[in-house]
Order: sequence, then C-alpha cells, then structure tokens
Amino acid sequence: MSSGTEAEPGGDPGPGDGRIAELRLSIDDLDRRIVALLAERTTVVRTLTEYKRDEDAVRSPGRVEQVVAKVRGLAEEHGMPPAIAEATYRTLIDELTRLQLDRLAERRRETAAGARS
Ligand SMILES: O=C(O)C(=O)C[C@]1(C(=O)O)C=C[C@H](O)C=C1
Repeated sequence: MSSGTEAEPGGDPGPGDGRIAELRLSIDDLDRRIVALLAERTTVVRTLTEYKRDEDAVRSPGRVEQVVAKVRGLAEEHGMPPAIAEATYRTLIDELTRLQLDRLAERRRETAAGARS
C-alpha cells in the first residue's frame, strides 16, 4: 500500500524522496508562472489577430522563423538546449496560428451575415 510520500506511487521509499518532492514543488510553482505568462502572451496574440486581414498575414512564416531564432538564442544564453525552446515554440505558434485562423473564419462569417442583413 502506497504511503503517498515516495517518488513514484507503488515504489519503495528511497533516500532521495524528500528532495524529489521538494523539487517537484519548485516545478509546480514554475509551471504556474509559465502558464500565466503564456496566457498573457496568448491575449496579446488574440488582440493582434484583430488587425490581420488574411491567411498569409496569420501565418507570417518570416515572423515565425524570427521568433524561433530569438528563443533559440535566449535558450543558449540561459544554458538550456535550444532544441527544447524551438520545439516548444513551434508547438505554441502552431496552436496560436490555428486559433487565429478560427478567428479569421469567424470574422468572415460575421461580415457575410452583416452584409446579408
Ligand atoms: O507575430 C504575429 O503575427 C503573430 O501572430 C504571433 C505569432 C507568435 O505566436 O509569435 C503567432 C503566429 C504567427 O503568425 C507568428 C507569430
């Protein structure tokens, strides 16, 4: 029966368990801050979307590569593998592009409905 204090449920308690639990609390705290910043970034992207007129503007491949190059450089400065920053941001930007395309389609429907009424 698990005591709930070991590093992995069901495993035997080990000498590093206290430290693992402590480090996981640090990770949980960092995740709270990271997601808050990502939410703030997403709000800015949503606002920016309202100024975009078409799919090319939404996709902005040149800007995507600029952001990826920037975050790779920042990762290096902070001693983090740049590939992790790149993969994270490519996933983030893919999802934000999808969100922007959905919004663009919604705006087009609104405009078409307005023109009919
Ligand atoms: O810079 C833009 O135009 C954005 O829409 C933001 C962002 C990003 O998340 O950095 C998202 C989608 C791409 O078009 C390019 C960049």
